[in-house]
Amino acid sequence: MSDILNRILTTKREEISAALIRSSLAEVQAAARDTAPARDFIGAMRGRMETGQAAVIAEIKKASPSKGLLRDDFQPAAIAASYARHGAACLSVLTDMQYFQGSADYLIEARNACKLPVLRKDFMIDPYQMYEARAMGADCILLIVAALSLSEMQNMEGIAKELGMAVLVESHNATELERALQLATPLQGINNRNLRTFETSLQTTLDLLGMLEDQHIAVTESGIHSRDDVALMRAHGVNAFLVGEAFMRAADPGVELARLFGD
Ligand SMILES: O=P(O)(O)OC[C@@H](O)[C@@H](O)c1c[nH]c2ccccc12
Repeated sequence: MSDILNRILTTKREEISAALIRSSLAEVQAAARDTAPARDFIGAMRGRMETGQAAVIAEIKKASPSKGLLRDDFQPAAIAASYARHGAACLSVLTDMQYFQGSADYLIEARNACKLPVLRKDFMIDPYQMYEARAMGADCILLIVAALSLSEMQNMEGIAKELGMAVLVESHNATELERALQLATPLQGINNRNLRTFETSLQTTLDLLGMLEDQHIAVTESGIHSRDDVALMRAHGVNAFLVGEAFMRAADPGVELARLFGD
């Protein structure tokens, strides 16, 4: 496991211990069950792809450990509305504070500003965070294979299902993807970013694609910056994308989405 991922996971364990003092598991569970039902994340993705369009999960991310601050003028509600207007299928909102300058409030603001289903983008290591995610309105959660055992992932997938949330599982290599494929979720993310070097290579997606089957949705994640990148992926039958930095650095993130993915 990479050093950065290890550091992040250590911080997460501390954050969860602190959160448990503020609100007990029973309280967070009750809050999750009191929340309005989740929006259909997988349905929104399939809806785009069925009409021949790309299904874009458009990310709201202020900063990252590898790139630092990505955007000064950071207004999650305005960004979400722009993404929705310009054809995003779903949103992804970073809620990790320490490393990505994210926040639960950003997810709430973004989700309230549109009708799109929203992924809580964070490092999930404990069922507590699943209830927390649903209580803040999340419609989908991320499971990072490099951070979890198979039984932990299966447990969290079960909780997500109970709460009506979709699961995006994320792999970086063939060994991880083999584990990811043991889950029931069709949403198979392939992260093109090498967690040790932070470099991205779209070849990662191309190398792993053959392991997926018809029922899966391959979601290529990270390092999509140009229309050529999009064309390369689509030429190989990859029609679902998770894009952050390229949109965040643009004056209007939604306009950049339309430029990269429009006809
Ligand atoms: O900004 P990019 O290169 O377009 O990448 C987006 C997304 O894939 C990236 O933010 C990401 C993928 N997996 C993660 C896990 C945690 C935090 C962030 C991520």
